[in-house]
Amino acid sequence: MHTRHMGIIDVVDLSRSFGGQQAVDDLTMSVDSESITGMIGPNGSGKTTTFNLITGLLQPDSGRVEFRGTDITGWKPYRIANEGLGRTFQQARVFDEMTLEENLRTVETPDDDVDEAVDRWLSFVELDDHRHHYAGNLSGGQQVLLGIARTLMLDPDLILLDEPFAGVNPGLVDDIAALLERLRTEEGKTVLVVDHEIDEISSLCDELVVLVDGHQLLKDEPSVVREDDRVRESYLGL
Ligand SMILES: Nc1ncnc2c1ncn2[C@@H]1O[C@H](COP(=O)(O)OP(=O)(O)OP(=O)(O)O)[C@@H](O)[C@H]1O
Repeated sequence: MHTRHMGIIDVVDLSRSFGGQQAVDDLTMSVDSESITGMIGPNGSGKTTTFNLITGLLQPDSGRVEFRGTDITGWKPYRIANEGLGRTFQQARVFDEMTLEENLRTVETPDDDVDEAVDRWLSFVELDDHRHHYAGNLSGGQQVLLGIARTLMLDPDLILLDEPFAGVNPGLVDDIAALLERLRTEEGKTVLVVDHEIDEISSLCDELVVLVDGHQLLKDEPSVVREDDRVRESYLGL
């Protein structure tokens, strides 16, 4: 029996070190279904390692990850993806020499109708005008959108985004933020987004998880997090 709060994802007592470096340190955190949750923290606080542990790219030294109550610790990445947990990477993983449409077709969608899935997600990210263009010719921000569309081809219930706003011009930052909001409201998806700029994601997120030294310092609404003394001192340098 679970007595604690159960989210769509529950990370419990998770740890992982690299040599002597404790990258994730007894981390317990959860993400509510159909929320947009931000994960912030200074460089090296364990954000990417946490994503890699959740998505099966890395194995933990101890602890577990539950997705909708199912223990997925130790599962292969493809099996976790098929279960409904998708992610993007810090560097958008797109094939420069392929058109946008071809990029989407490389993803094995669970959708019976591949053409329909391609149309649906290309138009969802508003890149249908570029369907036959090479991905290598897109701007950095458009490549982020294409990376999100590729992840959406898997029709995940939870999507993890690793710094989608990094290096993106300000106009597209707003477009990407609006897209994430639509993923929640129109598609009922849950979003967990990493950023190291608290300002960039405060207005977008319902809650922020603050990671410091591989563990959760606090999790609360952005307005509360911004006023927290520990965050102001240790992270914002205020
Ligand atoms: N493959 C690895 N080998 C050795 N050390 C690693 C490896 N991956 C991460 N680390 C170390 O673990 C710690 C956490 O790194 P991680 O990339 O998870 O942090 P982060 O919060 O995502 O940082 P950033 O904001 O810079 O992306 C860092 O000290 C990092 O050097």
